[in-house]
Amino acid sequence: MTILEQTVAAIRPADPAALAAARAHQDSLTKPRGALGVLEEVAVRLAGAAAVSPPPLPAPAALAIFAADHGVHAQGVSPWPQEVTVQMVGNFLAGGAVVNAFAAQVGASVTVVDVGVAADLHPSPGLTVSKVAYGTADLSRGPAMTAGQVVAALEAGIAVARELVGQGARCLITGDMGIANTTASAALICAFTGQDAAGVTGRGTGIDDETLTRKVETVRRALRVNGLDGGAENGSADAPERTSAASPAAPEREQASAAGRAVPPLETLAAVGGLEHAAIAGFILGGAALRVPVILDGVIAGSAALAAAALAPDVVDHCVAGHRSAEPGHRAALEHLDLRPLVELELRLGEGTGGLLAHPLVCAAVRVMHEVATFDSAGVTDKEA
Ligand SMILES: O=C(O)c1ccc[n+]([C@@H]2O[C@H](COP(=O)([O-])O)[C@@H](O)[C@H]2O)c1
Ligand SMILES: Cc1cc2nc[nH]c2cc1C
Repeated sequence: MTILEQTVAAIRPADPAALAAARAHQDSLTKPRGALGVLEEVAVRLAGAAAVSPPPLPAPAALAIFAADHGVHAQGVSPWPQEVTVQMVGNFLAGGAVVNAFAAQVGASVTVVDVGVAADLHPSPGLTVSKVAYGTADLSRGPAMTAGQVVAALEAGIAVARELVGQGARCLITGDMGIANTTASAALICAFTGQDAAGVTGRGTGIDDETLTRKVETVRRALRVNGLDGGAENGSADAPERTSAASPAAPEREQASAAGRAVPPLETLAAVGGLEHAAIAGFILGGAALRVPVILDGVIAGSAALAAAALAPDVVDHCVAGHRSAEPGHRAALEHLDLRPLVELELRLGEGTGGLLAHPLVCAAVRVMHEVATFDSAGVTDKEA
């Protein structure tokens, strides 16, 4: 079996006995039942994922920022030059980005992973170089990645999850950096949820109306040329010949999308994803396989999680949606995954910033299970006693 196959095979759904024990434990604690609202569900969810109640405290936390470039940048879908990707990687490594401030605030480690930056990076503490390619091909003209590249990027993400858990991390947080990656995210969300491009394509780092119109058209064209638009124009003049590049070697489960179409996960990821999307999908799968919870960041993580869930539906039981970003496709992705975001602050930065802000909430939810007295132990009268 390949590493990807082993990882997918190791992922288990939430454990029903642990879920039931966690719910019963919540109800025995000295608070009115349900008084901690969504936090009670978070703690119960982590118990199910860990298959034990109470679940382990999700600390220490490790954030991995997967960085890559995108051929679709050539379509003018982002106001920022592509070199900002490598420049921001330098900023992360120097400790000067927002993500570094937030990681320091919550005590998380930061690892930067080059899976596809279009420049050479020099070895540096905190940098893992797992470069699969110098950026993707333009997804609006054909498949963004080959089958080999998508599997290599997925396995790079799995390796990072294994490494961080091996070093003691008990919670993984996703991060991303890639100029133009909200275009790939929108295309993935359309492909996996069946939503229309206009509803899920947003302003990313901040684009004007004219650029947004072009971005929506670019997403539509990407779906059409890659045969992911429901089939109406498959085989039309602008559809490239399907080569092995778009026919992944690894076995995959075909998923019925919201539109009722069959959506093969690896082929879809290869067609319209980015190298960081594939690596983040692998990172999520890798954490879930080790029963370590994964806090998802913004729209890039949300779209990567759709791919991970298409490969291994039970992976969602191991995920917590850290926040919901301002990018409209993020709502569609989270609804499709049936995940409720913990924080909603109109963030649209990426890097892992929203995931980091959610980490103390997840820790607090679990700490309650370990430290709060029960009605019995504290001698407090239960209303139903
Ligand atoms: O996390 C999000 O939801 C999010 C929303 C908008 C932008 N971003 C970040 O901005 C970059 C992509 O934006 P763009 O406009 O170049 O597609 C990339 O580095 C992302 O981390 C991230
Ligand atoms: C400056 C800058 C910082 C970022 N961090 C994540 N995506 C980003 C995009 C830009 C443009």
